Amino acid sequence: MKVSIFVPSNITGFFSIKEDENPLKKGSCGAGVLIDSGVKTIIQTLKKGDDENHQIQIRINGKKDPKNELITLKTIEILKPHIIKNSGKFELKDDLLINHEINVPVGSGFGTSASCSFGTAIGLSKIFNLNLSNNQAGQIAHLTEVELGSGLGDVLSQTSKGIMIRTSPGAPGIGKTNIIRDKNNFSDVLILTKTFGEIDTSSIIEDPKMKKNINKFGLIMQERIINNPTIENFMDCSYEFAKKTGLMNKELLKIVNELKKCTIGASMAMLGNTVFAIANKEDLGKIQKSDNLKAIDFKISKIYNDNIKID
Ligand SMILES: Nc1ncnc2c1ncn2[C@@H]1O[C@H](COP(=O)(O)OP(=O)(O)OP(=O)(O)O)[C@@H](O)[C@H]1O
Ligand SMILES: CC(C)(CO)[C@@H](O)C(=O)[O-]
Repeated sequence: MKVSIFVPSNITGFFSIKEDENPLKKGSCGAGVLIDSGVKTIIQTLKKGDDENHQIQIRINGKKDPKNELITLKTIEILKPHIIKNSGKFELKDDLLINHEINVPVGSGFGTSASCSFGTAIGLSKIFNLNLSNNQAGQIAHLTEVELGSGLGDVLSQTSKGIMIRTSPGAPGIGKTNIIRDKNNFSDVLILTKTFGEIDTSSIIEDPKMKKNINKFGLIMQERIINNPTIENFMDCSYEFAKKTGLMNKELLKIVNELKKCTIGASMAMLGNTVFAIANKEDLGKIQKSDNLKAIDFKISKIYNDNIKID
């Protein structure tokens, strides 16, 4: 059996942290954009001799990568009781190969930990005939993120589309999102990204001083975007949040300030040393003419306005 799940990357522009004793209700509000790059998780059963003990093999882009197996292993751990409840035991009749094809930088603000966990939960639900809905699988992924400190609102965002505002926190089926509308569904805008390094999400969202600062400015931007839900205001709020929280370093700020001159808006992807900008196609020519930008090899993506793809 083989199942493939594509979960888009979520780039959060600004956020505020919502603590709750119930991890399904813990999460973040804020706003972000889904892009057509992300993670395709492929899970397949591999026949081996009946007398051999079966195992789960995890790969990142086809390679063994112990540093980045934690997200998948934690997802399986959280899913296991559901499998046992459904079939009386957790038994592998064949080897399971879980391969995450990741086409964005890991640990750099693209929500890849959420994409990997969400794809694993959906895929294993099918392999073990759990018949989980996407929201139920998303709750498994959300619990994984919250337990590992690798994210708060990415999974909820990934159940939405395009550019979305997280209006209430929590796992899918509990948290709520509103989509920022555009007459063309933003089909004619592009997302430019460039990563200069990782930020360990947990080191930021679990730091009391950082949390206080994030919530101070995240709540101000939340009110602003709800009062004026436009693509331009999303980028303006993201920029002001990244600057006022002190999360954006001088290197990123210099590039972002240049990008702002020739695009709809630019800021820092939360949480990674990554710049992101939303641009019209004709803005690419202006970037190529900018002495400070023309040498930067931006990755160009489109806004993702579809559901998670399951084949
Ligand atoms: N399969 C995986 N995908 C992404 N991150 C992983 C994975 N496995 C382990 N990690 C590690 O988990 C930590 C959390 O990743 P992190 O959440 O910071 O990255 P991200 O999800 O890509 O970005 P962000 O959550 O900031 O948007 C990182 O140190 C990363 O290397
Ligand atoms: C906390 C966070 C910014 C880390 O990527 C993200 O999980 C989010 O938007 O909640």
